Amino acid sequence: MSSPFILLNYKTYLQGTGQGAVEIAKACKEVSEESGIEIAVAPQLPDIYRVASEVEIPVFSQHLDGIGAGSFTGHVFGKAIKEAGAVGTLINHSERRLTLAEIEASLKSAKEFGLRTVICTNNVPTTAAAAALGPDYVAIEPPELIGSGIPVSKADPEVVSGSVKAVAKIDPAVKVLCGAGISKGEDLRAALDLGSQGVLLASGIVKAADPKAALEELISLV
Ligand SMILES: O=C[C@H](O)COP(=O)(O)O
Repeated sequence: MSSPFILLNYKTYLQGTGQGAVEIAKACKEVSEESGIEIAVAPQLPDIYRVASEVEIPVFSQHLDGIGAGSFTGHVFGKAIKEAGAVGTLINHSERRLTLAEIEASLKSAKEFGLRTVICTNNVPTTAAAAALGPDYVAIEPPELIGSGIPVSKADPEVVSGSVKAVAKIDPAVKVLCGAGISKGEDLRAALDLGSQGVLLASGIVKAADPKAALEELISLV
């Protein structure tokens, strides 16, 4: 099995805001170098440039709008994200839901600017629909488990394995991540054993007293 992909979403946690965003990225980079596992970070939009400038690590946006250059006040433009240093973006996170048409437009914009794409979903049917759009990754996250500390890979293994199966039928090139409540080595191990190719996680690392130690524990059973 190939090495997993770990994507750490900072959300708007205080610990991951401003200079904190850089410090957590440095911890991720160290653990990534020590382990050979790809770890990427998704700081808040205003922190993308600072993180990408100060730390050599893949940086993702937490959101992207499917708009072009022009009259779109308050929107997130793919070219701006790219030029800020992002290499990818989350699309349709549970805390930043989009309509199907908006997901498609956001994906198109991300592809236009060469950004890696992760479409977030909440169950097997939406995962199948997202896979049909052809992103690089889908990330299945049951909303009720997000931030709960209860890992999806243990509380709802069927939604992970069901997503893996559904995606394989639709487009085997699309990789599957899972997320919600993942924080321990055993949670990541269970996620990989269910067929996912990595995890999307947040609170267990960003809010940890020692994010580097938390990351080292997370990957301890890979
Ligand atoms: O983007 C990350 C997910 O919403 C998971 O969040 P969590 O690890 O805090 O449960």
